[in-house]
Parts: sequence; C-alpha cells; structure tokens
Amino acid sequence: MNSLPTFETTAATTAVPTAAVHPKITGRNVNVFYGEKHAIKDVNVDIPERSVMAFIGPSGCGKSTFLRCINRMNDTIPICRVTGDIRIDELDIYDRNLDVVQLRARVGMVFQKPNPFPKSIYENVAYGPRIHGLVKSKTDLDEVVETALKKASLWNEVKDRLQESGTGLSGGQQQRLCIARAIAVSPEVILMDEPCSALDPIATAKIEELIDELKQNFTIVIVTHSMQQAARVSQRTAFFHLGILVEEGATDQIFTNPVDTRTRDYITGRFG
Ligand SMILES: Nc1ncnc2c1ncn2[C@@H]1O[C@H](COP(=O)(O)OP(=O)(O)OP(=O)(O)O)[C@@H](O)[C@H]1O
Repeated sequence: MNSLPTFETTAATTAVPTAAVHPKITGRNVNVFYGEKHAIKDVNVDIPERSVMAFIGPSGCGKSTFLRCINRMNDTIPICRVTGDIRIDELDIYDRNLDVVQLRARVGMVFQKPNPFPKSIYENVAYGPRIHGLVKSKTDLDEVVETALKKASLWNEVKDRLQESGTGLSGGQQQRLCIARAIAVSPEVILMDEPCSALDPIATAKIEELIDELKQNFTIVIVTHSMQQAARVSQRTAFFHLGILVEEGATDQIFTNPVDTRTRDYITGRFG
C-alpha cells in the first residue's frame, strides 16, 4: 500500500455512474434524513446483477442506512425520510403504490446478529413461502425448505433434526438458517448487514464461501467493517464517508489504486 501514487480528492458527491453492465439496482440523488440529521448525501450508485457489492467506511458513515433504503427498512423508523430515486430493474421502489411486503420478498435481508424465529428449523424456512403463497402442497413446501437449506449449505447438518428449534443451532448455523430463510422466498437481491460480525473465523469462512456461491443466482449487497472480507467476497466496493459515497469501483481497483485520498486513507488505516 505504501507505493500508492499521490491522489487528488474528488468532488463532495459521486457522479452519476456510467455502468457498462446492466445494473440490478440504481440509486440516484439519494438523501436520507433522521430528523435534522442528514445521514446520506446525494448518493448515486449502480449495483450490478448477480454479483457482490461491498459497502465499506468508518462507523456512522451511512452504510447501513443506505442498505436499508434498498428494501425500505427505514420506513420502520418514524423520523427517517428518504428522497431521491431507487430502482430495482427500473421499478421505482419508493412509488407510493408499491407493496412493501412484496418488495421485501424480492429483497431479502440478513442481519448482524443471527435472528432465527423461536420455532423449528423447518418452520423458520417454511414461514416465508407459506405466507407469500408460493407453495400449493406440503410436498412442495418440503421441497422448497430442502432446496433453501441446501443452497445455504446447511442441509447436511440439519436434515435429521428439522423439527428442533432454530435457536438451538450454533451462531454460524443460525446465520446460515437466516440465509436459507431469505432464499426460500426466491428473492432477487440479498442485503447483508455485517453478517459475520458475531461469528468466529471458521463460521465466517463458511458464510463467505456461501456468499461466493450465492452470487450466481442473487444480487448481493454486503456491509462490512472488514476490508479483508470486502476484498475476498465482493466484485465491486463502495466507500462511504460522512454520508457521502466517496468512491465506487471494481474491488481490486479500490484496494490497490483508489482515486480519492479519503479512500486511500481509510484502506491504509489512517482513519476509521
Ligand atoms: N434510527 C436512527 N435514528 C437517528 N439517527 C440514526 C439512526 N440510525 C442511524 N442514525 C445515524 O445516521 C448516521 C449513519 O448511521 P449508519 O448506522 O447508517 O452508519 P454505518 O456506517 O452503518 O455505521 P456502523 O458501521 O457503525 O454500523 C449516523 O450518524 C447514525 O448515528
């Protein structure tokens, strides 16, 4: 990192991206306010389909806030106001006629702390497909549960104890169960907010391996404090600082040849 060239600091907000590939998600002039607090400032971003984008940046820079905009989780915070335009495949997800329940089926979420329901392993996965009416019979449901658990690399560990409580699994298994629960409703996008921060290195490695496989079928956006993790799992990285998306690009480029001094300072450990 010491051989990095001298950098110019770029403008305060990101330019509108000119993506070569078809983006799954586009954000244009996105601003987020918590009351008077301006947490996200004029963010423009394109998130490519079937790949992993990492959001990195120092604590409080707005990574989770922006992530939560993508499935309108911020709607649950009364003082939060979002302006601008966010689209998934051209669909304006802030359209007032949009069904947010349907949106959250298309855009699944995995949280920092594994949060399985206090129900059986089977029920954790079966719940979503059942309430969204995705299955016609018990046989269908069994198949969906098995497929989701297999995709989440958990099936072999739980197939003989599907009726046991999901909360009785180890932390890493619980997180894979939460991923299976998200996958079971066939989302297009999976948002992950520091999904490994409560896990040990072995469980973390399993989740990272899984993320790598899942990107074949899903668009994944991950918030992480670990630059090593961002470098390992993502194809593109966006660096946030003080609510601004400072720089976004191919992960290799962000970590080896960032354009902006703030990005370089962060990845070389000068702040954050
Ligand atoms: N529910 C909330 N109410 C008020 N302010 C909030 C709320 N959630 C976040 N903020 C503020 O918005 C800013 C961005 O927070 P956010 O959690 O998005 O940052 P972050 O980059 O994800 O941080 P961390 O890495 O610590 O999780 C911070 O100043 C934070 O205090």
